[in-house]
Amino acid sequence: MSTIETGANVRLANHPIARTKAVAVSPLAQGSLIISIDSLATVLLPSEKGRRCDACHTIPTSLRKCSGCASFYYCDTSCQSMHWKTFHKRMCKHFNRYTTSSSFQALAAHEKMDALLLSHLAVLVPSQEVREEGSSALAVFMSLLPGSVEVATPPICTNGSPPSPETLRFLFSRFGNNNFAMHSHFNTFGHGIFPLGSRLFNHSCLPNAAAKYIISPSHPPKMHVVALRNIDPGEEICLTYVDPALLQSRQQIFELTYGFKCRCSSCIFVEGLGHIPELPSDPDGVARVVRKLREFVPASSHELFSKTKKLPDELLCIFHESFLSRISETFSNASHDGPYDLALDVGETMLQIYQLIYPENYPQIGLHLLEMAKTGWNQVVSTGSSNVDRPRKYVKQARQILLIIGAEGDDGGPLKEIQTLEDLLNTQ
Ligand SMILES: C[S@@+](CC[C@H](N)C(=O)[O-])C[C@H]1O[C@@H](n2cnc3c(N)ncnc32)[C@H](O)[C@@H]1O
Repeated sequence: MSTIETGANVRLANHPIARTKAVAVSPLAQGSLIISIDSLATVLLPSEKGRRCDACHTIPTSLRKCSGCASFYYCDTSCQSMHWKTFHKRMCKHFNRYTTSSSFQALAAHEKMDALLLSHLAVLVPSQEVREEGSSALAVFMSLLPGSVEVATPPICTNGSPPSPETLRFLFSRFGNNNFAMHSHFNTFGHGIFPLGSRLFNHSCLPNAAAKYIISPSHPPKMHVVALRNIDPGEEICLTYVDPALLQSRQQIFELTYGFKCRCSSCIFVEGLGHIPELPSDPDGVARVVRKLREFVPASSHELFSKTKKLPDELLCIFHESFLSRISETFSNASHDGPYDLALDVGETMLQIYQLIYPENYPQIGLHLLEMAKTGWNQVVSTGSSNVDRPRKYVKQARQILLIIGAEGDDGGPLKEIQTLEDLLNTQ
């Protein structure tokens, strides 16, 4: 544990169940960068191949194709040579035979991603031995906890001298509960191994930090972990491993994939609710629930889970996962094609639920506020109204929240959209 370099803001402390936890060394201000973490290996989703550089993952105006395999693309010679030296020279000649092999083709889409990532990791392993000491990214990866269930090791792309089957099994057993989906503007574009991120951060459904991905030409991607709120010295810093909105299914995911039972205040609260009914099917019943929810404001996840505010029985159904998916669908359809009144009404209900289930400043709340602002603007345009108070209110709140996590991935994105919308609103 002492050999792991954790940076200036974080130290590792013992955890009774999770082995260790990351704790803040000094006060960390909301929006501050807690730690910047190098990737060990990353691969693009098939849909992003040929669009992004396979080394740095930026989207350049043109890409150069590897003349050997014609399956890898780079923004320039510096990315190509960086990727060649680290990974590709040991894979290039065999890559097409590997991806067209029946054993690779038989894999499901997510298994193919794992197999490609494992192939990249395997070329980094220097010998048949498994080394767990030292502070290199590979040594940190070797020191990770294994997942709770053993999954058959997928075939890898090999140059003829692969690590032993035991070493491959050892590496692969750390995949399911440790690797990350990399995103740009909150949309996944690839999968990556960021060993220090895995070694440091435990899960909470009410995280005080979030990971974002930094991509820049000629550099391997990095993970930045940012404080979502002020964090006190000694406080554990957590990320969320799954969307906290998966209120019923998340506990099963933790147990099956990660091998733990989440005991955060949100999970204890949901467990204490007992049987959660579905939303009434009749429109009057739905209207009653929505009215009751409106009266429940202002309540936050913090007030609810710390039991400062009691949930009325009529609102139990809002903690049924199906409620949020039902109203999200209505919102998404109506916010694009109208009726905008309906979209804004349903969107308010969604916002309230987000505030009850997500922690303060969670990016999903900011993204939803931006969608509400755009819907409000569509309504102004479609009715010819000159009153822009509503979209102005939402866009301001969206900016406040999304500025905390800041820009991630490609240029543009939600912060740019906010600026464009604010410019439009200022012309009114
Ligand atoms: C990415 S690692 C987190 C770092 C880990 N604590 C370590 O010492 O390497 C994920 C593993 O940590 C443990 N873990 C993470 N969050 C937990 C939590 N909230 N409660 C219990 N165990 C947790 C589980 O074993 C999980 O598979």
